[in-house]
Amino acid sequence: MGEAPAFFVDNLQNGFSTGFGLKSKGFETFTDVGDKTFVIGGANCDSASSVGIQIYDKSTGKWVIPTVLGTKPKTCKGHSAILLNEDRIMISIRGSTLDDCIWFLEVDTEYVKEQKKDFGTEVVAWSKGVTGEAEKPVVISGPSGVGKGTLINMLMKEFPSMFGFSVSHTTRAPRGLEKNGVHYHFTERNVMENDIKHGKFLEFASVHGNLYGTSIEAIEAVADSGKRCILDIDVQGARSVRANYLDAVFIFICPPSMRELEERLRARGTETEEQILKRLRNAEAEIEQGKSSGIFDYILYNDNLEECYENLMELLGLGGSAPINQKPLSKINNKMVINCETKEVGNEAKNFGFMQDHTGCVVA
Ligand SMILES: Nc1nc2c(ncn2[C@@H]2O[C@H](COP(=O)(O)OP(=O)(O)O)[C@@H](O)[C@H]2O)c(=O)[nH]1
Ligand SMILES: Nc1ncnc2c1ncn2[C@@H]1O[C@H](COP(=O)(O)OP(=O)(O)O)[C@@H](O)[C@H]1O
Repeated sequence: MGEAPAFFVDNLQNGFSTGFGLKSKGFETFTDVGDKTFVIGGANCDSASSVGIQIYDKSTGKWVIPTVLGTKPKTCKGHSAILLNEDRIMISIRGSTLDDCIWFLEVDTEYVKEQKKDFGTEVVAWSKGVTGEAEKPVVISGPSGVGKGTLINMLMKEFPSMFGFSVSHTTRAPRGLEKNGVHYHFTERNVMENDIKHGKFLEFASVHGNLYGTSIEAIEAVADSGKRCILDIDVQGARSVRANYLDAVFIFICPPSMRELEERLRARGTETEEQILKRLRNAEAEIEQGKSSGIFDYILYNDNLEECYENLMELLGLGGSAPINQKPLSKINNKMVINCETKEVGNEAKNFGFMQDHTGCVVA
């Protein structure tokens, strides 16, 4: 991996004027990538909300403001920048907390190149340096309707260049807005069975009467893009992955109650009554296995969505509102159990943290 030093901000105390007439405060770094100079910092400093980016194109002599994807670092009281691999810039933010000081700005990665085509503009993408189990793939399981897809979408939206979704194969029919190749590879059962026979799948399982599986190609596609892989698979699939292959972070998402799960499934409106009943029947066994098996490292209760998302980010080393060790959690059967309470619910058990059910697991 090649490295090239960029300017350090403090060398620019007297400031300069950009093509947009923005007066520098000396908080910028300038990093050359090919014909372009990426000026990071400065422009948005007055708003104190995010670090600004401008690009000087030496071939045209023009300044460009790019489309900026991903969540940006908030502070800009000085940083340093180092070009990595000729396609991303590592930013080290001065005066930030340990889990908020390293960021990456993708400027010419495959992801950014694709996005440039879609947007028709210059594009850069932020991602946050992570701590802890940073590179491990993330396996997310939980009963139908618990919010797995919602949480994964939130992650992918906030960290577009960091996570890549492992697109599974399934024999179930597509739902309204689902796209082939994006949400699933929708496939015929005989084709999938044949591919399974030929060793093309890392794992597969029959779930709610349909076949689902993770192809080796799906995992490789994410790995090739240099992103962290997220798998949304059922408990059986998680068990196979744990047993056979991946050193991953295994997270089980639990509903606050069966009644709430049923309400979410019905409100989603994507299943027939018969399918809903089947999913609810299966949910009980899935929850039992999720909580009691040795598969999962973490059980995350998805009661309040925002809190659950914060906790998920925390688990993945992406920050969040408060360190996980300050949250209501307990360790049971070697699993961290994290409760994401609905604030407006005032029942006693919730206010006082946890109750244990007969399996020794936490119930909300
Ligand atoms: N084993 C396995 N399970 C999968 C795979 N893809 C999806 N699933 C699981 O299949 C179940 C049904 O998924 P889906 O039909 O999308 O319904 P939903 O859970 O209600 O959104 C969920 O538990 C998914 O986690 C896969 O590749 N392998
Ligand atoms: N914490 C939550 N509170 C209320 N509704 C939620 C919450 N999390 C998800 N939902 C909703 O529940 C429904 C099912 O979520 P979804 O992500 O499709 O579940 P899954 O992928 O696990 O089947 C969706 O309509 C979603 O908007």
